[in-house]
Amino acid sequence: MLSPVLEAAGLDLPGRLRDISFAFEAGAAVAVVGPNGAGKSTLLQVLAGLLHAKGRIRWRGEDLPRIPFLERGRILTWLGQESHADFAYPVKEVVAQGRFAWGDDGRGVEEAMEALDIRHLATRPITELSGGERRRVFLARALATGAPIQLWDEPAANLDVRHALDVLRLARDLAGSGSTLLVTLHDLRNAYRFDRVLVLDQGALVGAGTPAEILTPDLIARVFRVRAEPGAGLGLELPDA
Ligand SMILES: Nc1ncnc2c1ncn2[C@@H]1O[C@H](COP(=O)(O)OP(=O)(O)OP(=O)(O)O)[C@@H](O)[C@H]1O
Repeated sequence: MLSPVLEAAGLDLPGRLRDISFAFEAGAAVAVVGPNGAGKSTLLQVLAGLLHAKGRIRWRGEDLPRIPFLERGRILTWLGQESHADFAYPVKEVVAQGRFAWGDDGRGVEEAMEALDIRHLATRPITELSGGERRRVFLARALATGAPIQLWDEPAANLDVRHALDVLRLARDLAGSGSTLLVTLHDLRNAYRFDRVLVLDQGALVGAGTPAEILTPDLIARVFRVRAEPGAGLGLELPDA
């Protein structure tokens, strides 16, 4: 078995997370699912070092919170759930902020804008974009970091169906090149595009494994209070998939 690069042990934050442990290897694409208030955003914020919780987080065996700030900025990036922008920076500058931990070297900025289909917006002030366009700018900034741990909180929120599928494919491609991704999702059907799924409920981890193992009708009924009907609904794919 491959050795884990990202390990969490006993993460605990009163009222928000209860004794969460997991370990993922390089190249794992992980969907984090659960009902509203289950703790998904909290978990990503704790991993990103934005919230302090009891327990340990390790990156390649080292205590992640003890790694100096700039070095950590090269290891992980976090995309928050909100896409609000306070300042009217041009889009390209916002994407380039992703290179802060690398001395603002500008590497990968064009490629990230291409991957998120925002090149045509490069000179527009971010405050004058639509919600979905802003989302893609912030995703491009996360991508531009080149960080091997990508923590994305509802990346596809506000995105049209084509751009949402692009983002899910991007997640797969990043995992294919060795990044480890934790991505929160609400549409359980999209969880099947990931290697692994973590199911949170009321702050606790109630399922961890492959989507096929974990997302059983029984678990879905218990956690989400809906009936799962395999094969039902509209299957959407990119045209070349
Ligand atoms: N700033 C905060 N201070 C205290 N408690 C909070 C704060 N933000 C969220 N919570 C609580 O922590 C718990 C987990 O919230 P969290 O935002 O992590 O859930 P989530 O699974 O991401 O939900 P959603 O699907 O609605 O985004 C909830 O009970 C919530 O009320």
